[in-house]
Amino acid sequence: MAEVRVNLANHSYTIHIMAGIISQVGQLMKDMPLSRKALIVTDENVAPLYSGVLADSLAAAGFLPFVLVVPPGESSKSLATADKVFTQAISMGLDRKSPIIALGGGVIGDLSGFVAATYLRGVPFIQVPTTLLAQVDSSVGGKTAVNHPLGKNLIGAFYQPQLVVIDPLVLDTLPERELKAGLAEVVKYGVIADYDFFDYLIRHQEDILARRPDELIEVISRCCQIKAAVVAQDERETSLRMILNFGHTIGHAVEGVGGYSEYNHGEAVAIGMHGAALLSSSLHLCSTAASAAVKQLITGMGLPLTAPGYGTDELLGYLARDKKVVDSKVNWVLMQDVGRVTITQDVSEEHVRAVLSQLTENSNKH
Ligand SMILES: NC(=O)c1ccc[n+]([C@@H]2O[C@H](COP(=O)([O-])OP(=O)(O)OC[C@H]3O[C@@H](n4cnc5c(N)ncnc54)[C@H](O)[C@@H]3O)[C@@H](O)[C@H]2O)c1
Ligand SMILES: O=C(O)C(=O)C[C@@H](O)[C@H](O)[C@H](O)COP(=O)(O)O
Ligand SMILES: [Zn+2]
Repeated sequence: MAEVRVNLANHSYTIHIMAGIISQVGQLMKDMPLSRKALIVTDENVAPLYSGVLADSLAAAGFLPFVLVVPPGESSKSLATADKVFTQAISMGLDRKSPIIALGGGVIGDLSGFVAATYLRGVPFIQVPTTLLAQVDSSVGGKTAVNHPLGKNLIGAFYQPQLVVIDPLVLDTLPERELKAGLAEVVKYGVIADYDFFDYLIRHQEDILARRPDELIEVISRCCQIKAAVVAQDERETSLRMILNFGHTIGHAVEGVGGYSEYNHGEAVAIGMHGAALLSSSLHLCSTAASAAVKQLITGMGLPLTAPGYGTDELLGYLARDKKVVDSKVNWVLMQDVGRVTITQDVSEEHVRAVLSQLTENSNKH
């Protein structure tokens, strides 16, 4: 079993990564100071596949699990769905030591983490991620949120899980499009922090897309290590943690303009990373070769580079509401090279518009 520790003083925790480990979640929870009633939150796609094995594992360890199923997709990351989870928690009498367990992708993790952070001012939270994206990114680090019609993740809290359990075998059932979405965040880690990992991704892209177990475990472990190291240094995103947002400034705007349905999060981040790479080279922060390498790996992972037909002004409206905006200035995460990024506000609207025009040209349509 691979283990990655997230070191955060009195709220440190361990990420456990192993094939088949979903049936051991109850055992891993047994020595934690938890009440017996437990709420598993999942979605309609994941429930028939994995809620049985998870609930059985909890029951075998002496817990009393209840499974709450919500509709799949980004629209469940809403205050309305959070309210349904609160109602379930209250009516089943969850107390301050009752765990809420997220079984699903990033939508379920962000939603149930937000509920765990706020129900009774905070109850124990456990992540059992079932998408590649959630296993390499959203289950780690404690960003929880729901969306607002005016922007992505605008209502939320930093709230760390007490345990993360990653079973790569559950990725067997993940649709192809969702696997690729997770690979966008994987590419991000190479760009922001690790040239060697980026190179590994280039060399192993076919094996990864074919879901070869060794490559998947390597990818998941490496991404969790990078994220854990960043979060341990800057849990609340005052500076360094912003690098985890590479590609998200434009990506979140693309998601918003598309009504959170046309492109999924990973696809939007892929488009956003392409935009950030173009912006970086146009500002001479990095070479055109470095920017081109990122573009090539995004394509190699089967991800989109552009959002044809999207309106530049509408995208700019979303950029103005980005969480990294301070005093009306966007903090851009831009490349200096593959494996090295910088944070800067020194980007003119003219440069941003030029890049957005490139990303949204109708001639990009196939
Ligand atoms: N908190 C963070 O740090 C963080 C990081 C990255 C992304 N996010 C958020 O995560 C969300 C995206 O997460 P996602 O890409 O996991 O999407 P998702 O949760 O919508 O899952 C994608 C789809 O896959 C299905 N699914 C999940 N696991 C499956 C499995 N094993 N087999 C078959 N189907 C399965 C789901 O039902 C859903 O239809 C976005 O809202 C994004 O903002 C948060
Ligand atoms: O953990 C982080 O920090 C990230 O930025 C990870 C991102 O992949 C993730 O999409 C996150 O939810 C974006 O956060 P936001 O603060 O820009 O909403
Ligand atoms: Zn993301």
